[in-house]
Amino acid sequence: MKRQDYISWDEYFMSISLLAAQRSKDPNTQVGCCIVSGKDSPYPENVIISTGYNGFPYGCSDDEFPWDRTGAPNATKYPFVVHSELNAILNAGGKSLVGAKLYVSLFPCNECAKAIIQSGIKEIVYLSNKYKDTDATKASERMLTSAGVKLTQFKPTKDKIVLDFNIE
Ligand SMILES: O=c1[nH]c(=O)n([C@H]2C[C@H](O)[C@@H](COP(=O)(O)O)O2)cc1CO
Ligand SMILES: [Zn+2]
Repeated sequence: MKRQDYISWDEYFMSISLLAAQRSKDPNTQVGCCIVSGKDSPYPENVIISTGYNGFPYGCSDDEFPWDRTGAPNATKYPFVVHSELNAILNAGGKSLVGAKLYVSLFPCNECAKAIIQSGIKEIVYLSNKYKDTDATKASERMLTSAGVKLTQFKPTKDKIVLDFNIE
């Protein structure tokens, strides 16, 4: 008989997003993203197309650019950091994202929403929505809803999935 305690597709792809987030050097918020094919994609369904996390652009050193949240505008991370969702879209390397699903650990901002819509992604599954009361999130939700992008908050049925390197 087959195993019964295997993880679901949603648990799998949200876990990949959280694992990608662990690569982030942001000391405050680590965001991870995983883009997978959907039923209307030009590939078989549930295939990982791309991943990404928030970080500075190529050539912009994590040790030279600021990770601060406050201070003069150009002394903070905000003008420089590439969001996880945009990194995942760009990391797809030109593969079609039409009909794809985007898993992300934090609800996308308005700038990422524009890129998500324009790339043809049709569904977003997010975990946290800790900035839901901000103008950026409200603008994002408005655009995504108008564009017909399905929005679903991932509701975990277990607290954690443990990765154990000590296998035989
Ligand atoms: O959608 C997003 N995707 C994403 O990668 N980020 C990144 C940018 C910053 O590095 C960090 C947010 O930083 P903070 O929570 O300290 O303001 O998360 C932020 C958002 C905003 O919702
Ligand atoms: Zn964003």
